[in-house]
Amino acid sequence: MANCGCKDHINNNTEKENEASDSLTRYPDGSVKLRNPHIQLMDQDILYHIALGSESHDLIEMFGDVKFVCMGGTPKRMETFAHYIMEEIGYKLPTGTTLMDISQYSYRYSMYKVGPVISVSHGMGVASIGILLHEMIKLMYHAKAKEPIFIRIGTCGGLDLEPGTVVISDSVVDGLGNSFYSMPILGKIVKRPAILDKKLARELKALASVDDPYDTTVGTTMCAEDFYEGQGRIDGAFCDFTETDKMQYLEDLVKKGVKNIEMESLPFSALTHLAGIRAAIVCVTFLNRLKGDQVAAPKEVMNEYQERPQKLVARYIKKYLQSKGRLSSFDGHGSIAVKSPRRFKLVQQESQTFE
Ligand SMILES: O=P(O)(O)O[C@@H]1C[C@H](O)[C@@H](CO)O1
Ligand SMILES: O=c1cc[nH]c(=O)[nH]1
Repeated sequence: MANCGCKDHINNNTEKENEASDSLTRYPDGSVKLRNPHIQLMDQDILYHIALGSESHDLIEMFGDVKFVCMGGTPKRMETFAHYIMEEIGYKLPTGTTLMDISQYSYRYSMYKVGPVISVSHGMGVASIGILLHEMIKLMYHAKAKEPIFIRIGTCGGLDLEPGTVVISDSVVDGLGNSFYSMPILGKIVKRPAILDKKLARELKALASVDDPYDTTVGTTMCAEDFYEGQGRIDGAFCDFTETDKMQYLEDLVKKGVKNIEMESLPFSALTHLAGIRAAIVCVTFLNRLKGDQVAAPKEVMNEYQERPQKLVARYIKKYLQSKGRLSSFDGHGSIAVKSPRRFKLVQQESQTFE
C-alpha cells in the first residue's frame, strides 16, 4: 500500500510494505532505482547545479564506488570534512595533487570525493537542499552506486541543551508538528513522510565516546522555513510576537521532545526515504534557544563545534570500511584530484560543456 504520509502509516509500515518499497527503489544489486520513468527515456540527464551530466561525464567510473554522501550547509565545512575524512581513512593523494571541487563551475554547490566518500555543500534551507537531493540521488542512480548512505553534517539551535551538544535526529517535524514534507506540485499539496533510519541513528549514537568533552543526544529535530520568525526569534527585521509568546512556543517544543531547530531536515529525510536511501542527520548546537536568539559564540569556538558532528560521522565511516576490510586499501584510486590549482582550472574549463 502506498504510504500516504499520515502518522499511522508512517509508523506502522509492515515488513511486506517495506519489501515492496525496497523493490521500487533498489535494483537487486543494491543500486538506486529512480521512481521516475522519464529519466530512462532521456538522451542525457544534465545535473545542472552540480556541473555533471550523464553523457558529458563517465559517472559510473567517477562515482560508482560511492558509499557515503555527506552534506552540510557551507562549502568551507564540506571542504574541511573532505580533508579530514581523507586523513581519517588513511587516503593519500598522489604527490603534487589536491582535492578538486567537482562542482566548482556550477557556482552553486561545492563537491569533493575522497575514495567512497562524497562531501558536498547544500546551501541554506529547504529549497536549496531539495534541488541538491534530486541531483545527488540521480547521480547515485547514473553511477550505479550500491546502497549509498546519506548523512547531513549540520549546525542548529539547541533547545535546553548546552551549546556544542551534538544532536542525532531520530525524527523530524515542521513548525506545526507534522512529520511530513509538504510541497505544492501541479497545484496540489503533496505530503511525503519525513523518515530517518533509526538504526543508523542508534549506530551513530553508539560511537559517541564518554571521553568526548560534550554530550551527544538523540531526539526530534524541527525543520523551520526560516532562520528568524520561523524559528521563533525576536531579533529578525520583523517580529509580531512577544518574548513570552516565543518562550511558550519553545518550551512546548521541549515538552514534545524537540531537541534542535535547523532548516533542511524535512526534505533531507523525506526525499532520501522516498528514494530508499538510508539517511541520518548529525548537527551541533550553536546556542541554547531557551537562553537567547543571537549566535554570538566566537569564530574559533564555532569552528571547533562544527568539527564535532564530523568526528562522529568519521568514526562511523571508518568503522564501516574497517568491517569491509577496506580501511587501508586506498592507493590513490577513487578520489578526484587535480595536479595544481592552475592546471586544474585549465582542465576544468576545457571539459566544461555547460555552466
Ligand atoms: O548545515 P547548516 O549549518 O547550513 O545548517 C543550519 C540550517 C541553515 O542552513 C543554517 C542557518 O544558519 O544553518
Ligand atoms: O539557531 C540556529 C543555529 C543554526 N542554524 C539554525 O537553523 N538555527
